[in-house]
Amino acid sequence: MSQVLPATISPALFAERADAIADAARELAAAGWTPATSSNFSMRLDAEHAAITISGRDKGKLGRNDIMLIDMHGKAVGTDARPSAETDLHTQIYRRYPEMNVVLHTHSRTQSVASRLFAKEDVIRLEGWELQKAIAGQTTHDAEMVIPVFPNTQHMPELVAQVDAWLDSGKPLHAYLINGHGIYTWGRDMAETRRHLEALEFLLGCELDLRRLSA
Ligand SMILES: CSCCC(=O)C(=O)COP(=O)(O)O
Ligand SMILES: [Zn+2]
Repeated sequence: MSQVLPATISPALFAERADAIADAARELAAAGWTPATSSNFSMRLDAEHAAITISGRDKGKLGRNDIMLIDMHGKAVGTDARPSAETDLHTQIYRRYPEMNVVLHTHSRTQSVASRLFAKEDVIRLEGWELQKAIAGQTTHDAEMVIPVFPNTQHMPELVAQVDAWLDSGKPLHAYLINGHGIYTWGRDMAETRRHLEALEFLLGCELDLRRLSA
C-alpha cells in the first residue's frame, strides 16, 4: 500500500520517523515485549500529523512500508492502510501533551502480569526505587510515582475517556497500564520514551518480585 504525503511533510522526515519506529519495534520485539503482533508505536511529525504502525503487522519485522500517516483524530492520511486499532490512545497523548513526540505501547509478560495483579488497587505506587529517576521530571527515589491501571475494553472511546478523566483531575501521568493488556508511555523523543519503557518494565518486575517474596 503506498503512502502519499501532504505537501507540508517532507518524504525525508516521514522516512526518518518510519525508520526510527521500525528500528525500535524490532528491538522491543527481540526483547519479547510484542508477542503475536501485539503493541503499537508512533511518532509525531507536526502539529497535525503522526506516523504510526499499520494494524496487525508483526512488530518484529517492520519496515518503512509498515508505517503510515494519520491526523490527530486518528484518520488515515494519503493511504488506504488501517492504522493501529489503538490509534486513539496515541493521538490523545499528542493532543493533551504538545511537547510529547513519541508514544510506545507494548505487551511484555511483566507488564501483563502486573496489570492483572494491581488492577484490584487501580494503581501501582512506585516509591523508593532509584530507577524512578529515569522518568523525565523525577528527581528523587523518595517521591511516590503513581501508575494507573485502567480496565480493558474493546471500545476505544471508553479507554480514551478513562485517560481523559485521570488527566482532567490534574494528577500527573507518565504512563498507564491497561488491565490484562499492556503499558502505554511517551516522551519528547524516541530515546526518552525507550528509557521510560525500560525503566517501567524494570520497576514493575521489581514490584512483582516483592509481592512474590512477601507472599
Ligand atoms: C494481537 S494483539 C491485540 C491488539 C493489541 O492490543 C495491539 O497492541 C496491537 O494492535 P494493532 O492494531 O496496533 O496491531
Ligand atoms: Zn495493545
